[in-house]
Amino acid sequence: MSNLLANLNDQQHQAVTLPPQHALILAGAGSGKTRVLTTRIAWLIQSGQVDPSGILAVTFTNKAAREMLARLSAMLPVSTRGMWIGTFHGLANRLLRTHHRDAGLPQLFQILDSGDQLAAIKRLLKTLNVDDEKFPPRDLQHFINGQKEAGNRPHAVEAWDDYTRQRVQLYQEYEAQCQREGVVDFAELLLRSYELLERNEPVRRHYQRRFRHILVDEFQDTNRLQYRWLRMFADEGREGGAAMFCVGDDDQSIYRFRGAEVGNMRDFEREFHVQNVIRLEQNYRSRSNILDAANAIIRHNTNRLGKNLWTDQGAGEPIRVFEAFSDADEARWIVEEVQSLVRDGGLRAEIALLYRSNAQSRVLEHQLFSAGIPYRVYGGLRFFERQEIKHALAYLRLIANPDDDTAFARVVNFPTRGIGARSLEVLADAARTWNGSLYSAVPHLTGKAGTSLGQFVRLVEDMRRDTAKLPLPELVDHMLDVSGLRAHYKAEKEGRERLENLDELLNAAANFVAEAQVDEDALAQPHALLADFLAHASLEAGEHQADQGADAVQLMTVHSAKGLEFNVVFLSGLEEGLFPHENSILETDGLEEERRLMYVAVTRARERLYLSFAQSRMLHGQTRYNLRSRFLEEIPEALTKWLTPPNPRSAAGGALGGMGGGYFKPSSAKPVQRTPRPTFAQLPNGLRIGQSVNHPKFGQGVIVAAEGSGTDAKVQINFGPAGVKWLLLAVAKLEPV
Ligand SMILES: Nc1ncnc2c1ncn2[C@@H]1O[C@H](COP(=O)(O)OP(=O)(O)OP(=O)(O)O)[C@@H](O)[C@H]1O
Ligand SMILES: [Mg+2]
Repeated sequence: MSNLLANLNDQQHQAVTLPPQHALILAGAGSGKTRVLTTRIAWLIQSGQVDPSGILAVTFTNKAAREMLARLSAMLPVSTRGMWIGTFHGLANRLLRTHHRDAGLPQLFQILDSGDQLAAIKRLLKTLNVDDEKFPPRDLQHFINGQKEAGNRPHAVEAWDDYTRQRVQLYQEYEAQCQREGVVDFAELLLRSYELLERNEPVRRHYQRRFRHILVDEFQDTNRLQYRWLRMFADEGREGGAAMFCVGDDDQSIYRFRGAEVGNMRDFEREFHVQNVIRLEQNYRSRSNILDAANAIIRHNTNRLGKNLWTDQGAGEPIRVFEAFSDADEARWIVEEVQSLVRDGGLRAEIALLYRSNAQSRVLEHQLFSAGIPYRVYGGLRFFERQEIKHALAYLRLIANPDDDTAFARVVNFPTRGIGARSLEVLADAARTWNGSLYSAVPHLTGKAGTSLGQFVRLVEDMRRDTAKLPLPELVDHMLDVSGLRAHYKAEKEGRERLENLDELLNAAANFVAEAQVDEDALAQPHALLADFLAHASLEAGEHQADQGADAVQLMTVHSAKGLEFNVVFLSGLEEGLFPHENSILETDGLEEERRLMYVAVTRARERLYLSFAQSRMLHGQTRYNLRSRFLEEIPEALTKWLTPPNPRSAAGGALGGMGGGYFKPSSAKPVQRTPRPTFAQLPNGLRIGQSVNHPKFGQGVIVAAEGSGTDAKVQINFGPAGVKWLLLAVAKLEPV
């Protein structure tokens, strides 16, 4: 046991070994909150105070849950299987699967991710003949989720005006549709499991007796419903209920827009009469230059509980700042730096490229791809959200539950089977008349629509029958063939990558079976296992990427980097309007949230931090000319080193007192002179991007980019094994092939 506690500082030690009472650990980034939480679980078990099955722990991502389990397995000689460790959604899903009947759900209920939910809402509006200009589907989605997160069913929503009343009506219709189809959206997972516990006393008592310790990471980002959900498990804090151990950092609260409330921390302290509030102040993650920058930034916020972090790790390197001409230029520079870091022996997986919005990843991906550097994107390009994967999942969902109308509508005519919009309208009418799912309404149709739809129904029925005894990966494989998806993408010109992704889905299924440690019973019920796999796919969307484990550069938004750490962090796009985001700039609360986000970003780095911005950027099809972010000005200049000469014109606010001035002093770094590189549309000599060329020394390659003009014209060529090179057109002897 001493082993477990050996490397903790005094405050950490105190937190880990607190008696079984409610506690709040309030501490800044990198101070060991997550480590304390994990160690406490191990300590509680090892000291015999609780059985693994008495532990309920909530993490922010599935990845974090997996890491926590792996760490616990390493720390403990006992099996960790009885513990419930996961995200709110993951745990709610587990609860509903176990008690689906009590929760009023089919055993194989499916989960709608946010894209599915939007599609379901659009379909609903269409069925009801509602004008989607008056009720934009996205607004409605936001409204419905907001109500659910506030714990409100339609009858409980207070509607003072007609418009709201109509929205509430649509909310009700939407619920009925979901119920008919046996599907639940993300917010529903939580609300439904909350109501299950609230209404079903035996179930509630069972879990209240079972879980003795409830531990919550990233507590500052829980929303109201999540807090109430936790409170229910803890028997509202009554004597004899579970001990709640919450760790959080008010400075890292970054989900206000999704209804998270820092106020939960205060309420928790009050409602649970928390006696143990522990602060951790030593940071073990970052060098002091990085930490000081983070502290300096967050000090500009007024609304804070206040704490200070220190480290004894030494100053480390200065923070590197780079000004680029364009987003492409910025991405190119980042990739060059990454290459040199890797050449010097750095691990790619220890390098993170962070950005404020998903849309920024494209240009980074393009440069990484051209340079042949393996990378992995979290969020953004989501594996489980790609078109071909969604199609395949829709077939799988129909196998599990043919009444799933969202899945039905997605693939009934994909690959094309000559089923037109008109037939589908007739079908939707019939479904309404017979008050059933689309699938169940097909036998009521006659004529041409009846025939073609009848064939589709038979296809699904055959699939259901033929896969009833197949192991999951074989089931997926069978579906890919019989549905015609494989043949469809094989015939498609650009279909290769999609085919590879479909194969990756097979791998994902095989991994799922292996990792989930599925027991014999489950293996004997392939369709139930399939439902678990589909739930996993919905919950993992946005986190999981193919080829886990490979050494790849990590790309993600700042939001999804929360809780993680890397040796090297690049934070790009530090421009006014982008970061801080234009939607938040005008209100104080919004700006403070952006600043917390900036604080999260900076504190992800251990050893080295790069900050960059571009004078011009293509975003959403427009070129924007931005000033550099005010957050850059909030970092004391002594902590930074400019790689490009500071440019007064790009400073935020221009005349803002004094800020730019300091940057004019010659930096100790050798400034890199960069000339503007306008890209041009046309290359001379009939060359074009994508063209294959021959080079006398490097062999055959493909042109991936071009810039400059006249004698300065350069092209970037991917020579495969010989690497990616920039060559001057005037000098390189290139032969088109
Ligand atoms: N006492 C300690 N001795 C050595 N390393 C430690 C100690 N405490 C924490 N660390 C290390 O410091 C790093 C940060 O810890 P951890 O991720 O738990 O911090 P955190 O407070 O959860 O951060 P965040 O707010 O970003 O989630 C980890 O690499 C962790 O292993
Ligand atoms: Mg943490």
